Order: sequence, then C-alpha cells, then structure tokens
Amino acid sequence: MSAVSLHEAVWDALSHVQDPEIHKPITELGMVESVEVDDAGQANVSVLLTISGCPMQNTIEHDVHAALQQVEGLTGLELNFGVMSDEQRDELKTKLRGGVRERVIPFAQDGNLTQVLLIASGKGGVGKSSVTVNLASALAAQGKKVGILDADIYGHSVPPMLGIADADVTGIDDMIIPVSAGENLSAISIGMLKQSRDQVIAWRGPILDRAIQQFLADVYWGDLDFLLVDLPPGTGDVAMSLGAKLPNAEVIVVTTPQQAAAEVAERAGTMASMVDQKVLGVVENMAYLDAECPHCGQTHRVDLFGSGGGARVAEALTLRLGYDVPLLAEVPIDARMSSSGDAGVPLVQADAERPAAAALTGLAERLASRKRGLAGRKLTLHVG
Ligand SMILES: Nc1ncnc2c1ncn2[C@@H]1O[C@H](COP(=O)(O)OP(=O)(O)OP(=O)(O)O)[C@@H](O)[C@H]1O
Repeated sequence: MSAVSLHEAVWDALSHVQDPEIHKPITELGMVESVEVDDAGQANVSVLLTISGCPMQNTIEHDVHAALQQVEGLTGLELNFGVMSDEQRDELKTKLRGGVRERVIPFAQDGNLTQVLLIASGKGGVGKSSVTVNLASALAAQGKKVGILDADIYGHSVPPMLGIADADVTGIDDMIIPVSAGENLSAISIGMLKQSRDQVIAWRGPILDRAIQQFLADVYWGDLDFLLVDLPPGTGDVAMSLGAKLPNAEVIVVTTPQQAAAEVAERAGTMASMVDQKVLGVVENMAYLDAECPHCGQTHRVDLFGSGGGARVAEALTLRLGYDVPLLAEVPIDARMSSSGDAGVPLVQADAERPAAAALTGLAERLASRKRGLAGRKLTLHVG
C-alpha cells in the first residue's frame, strides 16, 4: 500500500477510537493533532489530551495501539501525547455544545428531543431514588441513552445505588463530564461536587439556583433520549428552579400507600402545575408485599400499609389538574430492592425477574415507546 493510502487507513482506524469519557471519536474531537506515515510504513501519530495528566491517557494509548494493529501494511507506530491549548479546548467545548459558544441548557432549546422526567415525592424515604435509578437502568438496557441528574441536595443516594459513589468527576475546564454507570447510562450528583462526602450542603435561593444552572448547562450530557432528575422531597427551591429552567419536563410522583404520604405526594403534583409542568403519573412504591403463606405455601399479596394510596393520589391529581394523571406502576416491597441498591447494582439488572424489577421495567418500556415529536410541545419564545 502506498504511504498516501496508508495515511488514510490510519485516520480511518483512529476514527474508531473513542474518548473514554466523552464517548465520541477522537478524530471528531480534534484530539488527533497529526498523522505521518513514511514509505516504510512507519506511522507517527500525535494525540492531544484535553488536560495535562489526563487519567484516561493509558486507555487512549491502549485503544490507539489496538486500532492501528488492524491496519494492514503498517510496520510500526510511534505515539506521542500532547495537551490541547486553551483555544483548542474552547473549540472542543463549543463543538460539544453543538456549535454554541455560550453555556445554554440543551434540554430547554427548541428542537431538543430528550425526554426530561422529574422524579418527585412529597416526603423523604418513599423510594424516589430507587425508582429513579431502576427506571434509568431499565431504559438504558433497552438501548436508550440515559442521564441521571441527582438534584437531591439532602440525600444524593443515587451514586452509591449505581456503584459510583467513589468516582472522580473529571472535566474540560468548567465543562463537567458525567460519570459512566454502564452502557448508555451516565450520572452526576450534587454530592460529587462536594469537598468531602459528609459535608452538608446548605445552599438556598440564588446559590442553589446557580448550582442547578451549572448542572444543566455545564455538564456535557451528549445526545440523551432521557434525562431523569431525582428531586429533593417536598416542594422546595430546587423544584421551582428546575421548573423554570426545563419548560418541557414532566413529573413522575412517587408515593407509598400510606394516606399521609399520599397527601404530600399530591402537594408535589400541585407544585408541578404551579411551575407549569405536566404530571405524567404516579408510581406507588412499597405498594404491597408478596408473602408466602405458612398454611397453603402459596404467595399472597399482603397490603401492609393499606391499599389504594397510589390510585388515590392519581385521582386527586386528575381532579386538581384537569387532565388524566394515571397510576403508572405499583412496585412491591422487596428486600432485594434494598440490598441491590446497597450493592450498587440496580434490581432491574441484578434480578430482573423480581416483581419489583418487572414493574419498573414495564414502565420503562412504556416510556421508551411513547411517540413524541415536537408537535404540541412548548417552544421557548425569544424576545427582541
Ligand atoms: N420497593 C422497595 N422495597 C424495599 N425497600 C425499598 C423499596 N424501595 C426503596 N426501598 C428502600 O427504602 C429506602 C429509601 O429509599 P430511597 O433512598 O430510594 O428513597 P428516597 O425517597 O429517595 O429517600 P430520600 O429522599 O431520603 O433520598 C432505601 O433503603 C431503599 O433501599
């Protein structure tokens, strides 16, 4: 093969090497600075890292070697690493923002097709994070690209539930790269930006608003099919701030069967309507227990905390909001839900056969098959 066609073959092979964090070909990201091939088939490739001391250098090095080994006629490879200049990094960030220089919230742009789901509850401990993580994981398993934004400033239980509690967050200057939690799934949590894990965040008002703006605009999410946001419980500042920033988001209210929980869940739904977001439906968690009967040996449904709480919230919201708010799923109590969460592997992955996993996988299937176009969606108005 001539040096010219070898040169092309090397570029082609490099276009199959992805940046391990950004998940795009290094050739598209401007990371391949130069490729030279001499007549003897010896290649000299120079790759630019986004930051000096990039923790991903070894992975990239390995992947480049593996890709170029496939190129027929290549006799050797010298691989050099450099670091992007400020201009090159700016160019990359602009490219990642879809050609836009300033920071904008991609999910709020006209034409954005990401389904943004805010997972809300009236009070803590009802299983909001468990529902978020399992729903996201089920959607990812169905081939959807999913991001989780853990905006629960008091809880941030999402990272441990995904097994990424100790992950380091990397970034390109002020652009934050979400942490990969398996194929098609990435997540970022307010907790990851804290100095130490037990530091308490007491942000309020404008500071909180800034933090949320940063999460939505500065995190490089890539093209997502779904963004799931784990909200703090109640009807607080975070929900209001998000409501204003994500005009096309929809709310899923998580509740437990107890009436008290039902009442607060209803409040969460009303909050959604206050900030002009549609409530998609209600998930009743810890709805019942499948218990083996000591007498007949069969499994019976036991309504430990009474029954119908989820349906009541759905009915109340339907009346209040004037449109149909369905009960989307009933998730039984399952000790495996808890233990798999503690082990960092969502139940839908760890044991998909369990009824609790099946209920959330079923909901994910329905969400994934929804027909949604731009028609009928609110478009942001630009004035002036
Ligand atoms: N269906 C279920 N069966 C058994 N345990 C569950 C179930 N759903 C959640 N849990 C457990 O209940 C506890 C609280 O769940 P989770 O953290 O998801 O709730 P939350 O509403 O997000 O709480 P917070 O707002 O305090 O973060 C966890 O230990 C979780 O493992």
